[in-house]
Amino acid sequence: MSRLPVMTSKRVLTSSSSSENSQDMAPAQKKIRKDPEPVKPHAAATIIGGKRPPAAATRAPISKSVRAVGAATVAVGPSRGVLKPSIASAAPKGGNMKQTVAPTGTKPGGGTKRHAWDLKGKVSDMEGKLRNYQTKVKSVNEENEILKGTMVQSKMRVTEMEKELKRQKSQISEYEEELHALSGVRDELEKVSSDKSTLQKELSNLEGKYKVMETLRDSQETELQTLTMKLSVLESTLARLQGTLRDTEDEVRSLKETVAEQKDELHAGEMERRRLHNTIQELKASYNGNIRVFCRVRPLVDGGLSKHIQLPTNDIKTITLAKTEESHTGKTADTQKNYNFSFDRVFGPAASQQEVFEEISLLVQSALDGYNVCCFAYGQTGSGKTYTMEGDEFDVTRGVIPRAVQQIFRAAEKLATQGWEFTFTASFVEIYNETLRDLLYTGKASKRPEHEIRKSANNEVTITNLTYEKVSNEDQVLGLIALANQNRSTAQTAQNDRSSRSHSVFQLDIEGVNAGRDVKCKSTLCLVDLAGSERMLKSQSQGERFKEMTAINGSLSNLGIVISALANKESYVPYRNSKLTYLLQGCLGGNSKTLMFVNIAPESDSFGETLNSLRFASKVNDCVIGTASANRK
Ligand SMILES: Nc1ncnc2c1ncn2[C@@H]1O[C@H](COP(=O)(O)OP(=O)(O)OP(=O)(O)O)[C@@H](O)[C@H]1O
Repeated sequence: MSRLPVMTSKRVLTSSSSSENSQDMAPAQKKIRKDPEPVKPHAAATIIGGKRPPAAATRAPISKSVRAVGAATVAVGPSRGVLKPSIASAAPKGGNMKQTVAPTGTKPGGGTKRHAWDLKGKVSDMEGKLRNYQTKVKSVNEENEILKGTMVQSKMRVTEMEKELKRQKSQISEYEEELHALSGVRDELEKVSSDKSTLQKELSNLEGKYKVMETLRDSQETELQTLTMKLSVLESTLARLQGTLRDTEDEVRSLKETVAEQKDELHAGEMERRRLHNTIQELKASYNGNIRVFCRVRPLVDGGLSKHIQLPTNDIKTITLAKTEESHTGKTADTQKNYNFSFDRVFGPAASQQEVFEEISLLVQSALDGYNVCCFAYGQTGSGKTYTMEGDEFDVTRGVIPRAVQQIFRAAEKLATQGWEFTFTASFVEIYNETLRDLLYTGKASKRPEHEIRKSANNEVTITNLTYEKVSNEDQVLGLIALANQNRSTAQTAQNDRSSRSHSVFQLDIEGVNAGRDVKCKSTLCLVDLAGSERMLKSQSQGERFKEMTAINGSLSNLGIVISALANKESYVPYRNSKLTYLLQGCLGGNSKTLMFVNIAPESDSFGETLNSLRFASKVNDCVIGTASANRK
């Protein structure tokens, strides 16, 4: 028996409908005989035999005998409408729907081959087949109905499943939201757990610190107890000290009163000292009025003393110039002529700068006490005027000016403790050929101003355009002296030893105030290095040199005239005859203390000049100008 191929329900329906056309049946039958192999499930939709039968074959008429031939069994599968082939004799399986078509007449199919002439048999076979197919169609239709029902059910189920899916989707989205929220919560929790571990660490740290603090607190409590004890001890000490302080305050009060009294006494003592100091000055100059004259002899270059100068060892105030005059006839012995001079003090060549200054330091002190003080050096060129007034850079050989400045500032410092406050103004001027030149000028040489001497209503002498420098210590003044020397050397040339031919005048204006005592004082310390006093024969002087000498001699002789006029108390004193006397007017008048150095060169060839200098100094020494009074208010 040949097996029937499996067909899909659709294909079965098509076959069924086409089975109405008997032409289709023959080829199908042929095919079944040729290829009895079963069709695999995946090929269910294909036509049995794989190929469509030719049109001619399908148009063959269907006889009754065909209908009766070949009963076939068709088993219809329950799932997804696929029909499964089965053998009629096979036992039914599971819930599968099964229908068996029994053969009619002869043996159906390829089992018995009919003779060509057996058309009836063949028709009978075909009819059998047809019946078979009709049954099959019926069962397929039934199955189709079942499948339709199944499909409706399936559709409903799909709809339900879609609904379910939708519901589940929404649930999923809810879950997702919930999950998202939960992941946020998880993050929070993770954070909290990490924070927690940090907090725990911190907590353990704090616990450690707390323990340390506890220990510290304990030790501080102990310390506090100790301090409290100490405090109570200190309080009792304080109470005792307060008592002592009260006693000390009383003592201080009484000491202050004593100090005030002593200050008064000191001030009175200072005033008395000034008075006595002045009295001593006047007594020292009692023979000669206020102008004191010191003579100083410069040493010879080799350090010895020339024979024509005699300085008695037992008298520090006299000097003798001895001149041996040879006999013109030769019959008489040589005669020696002595010229004796006496001054306030004569310093020999061995006298040190310090020794010289000690003699004038009292005079310098007077400047701080409110007296005008003038000190000038007179003498021929090279006799030691500059050495005496300025000295040189070494401490021991410093001259009058730096030593006076030092004394003034030191004394001012001491007086400051008694309430005195001083201001100092320095100026340095040169008089050359009757022309004034500012030695503290620092501007351009081309712009150097001209100067004039002016006298104010209260008889104060000032110089126009001059540098008046406020100074407050010794170093500042020394700086100004250095500047002045620089200015002088700039003006000097090889042919013109200008410093020898000019007067240089250093002035320190001093103003003192004792506010507590309502006392003021004002004075000027004037230190002058005069030009060389040597006289030259008119015939030997020419040109510029003659002009210089005329100017120098004019001003020096005028200095003598002024001093003489002051000594003679003449109504008219010709101060204005020279720039020098006009400038020194305040220091030469009655209200000043004046000291003149007459410097002597010891060389024998300077005898004439020395004699002239000593004569001039002697004239000055003879002047009694009057008693100076302090400029105090
Ligand atoms: N007492 C002294 N002891 C040692 N050396 C002195 C003394 N006096 C002056 N001299 C020296 O003699 C020289 C001339 O002195 P100084 O320049 O002071 O004379 P001067 O009179 O000022 O001269 P000029 O009028 O030319 O300025 C200098 O070298 C100086 O150092």
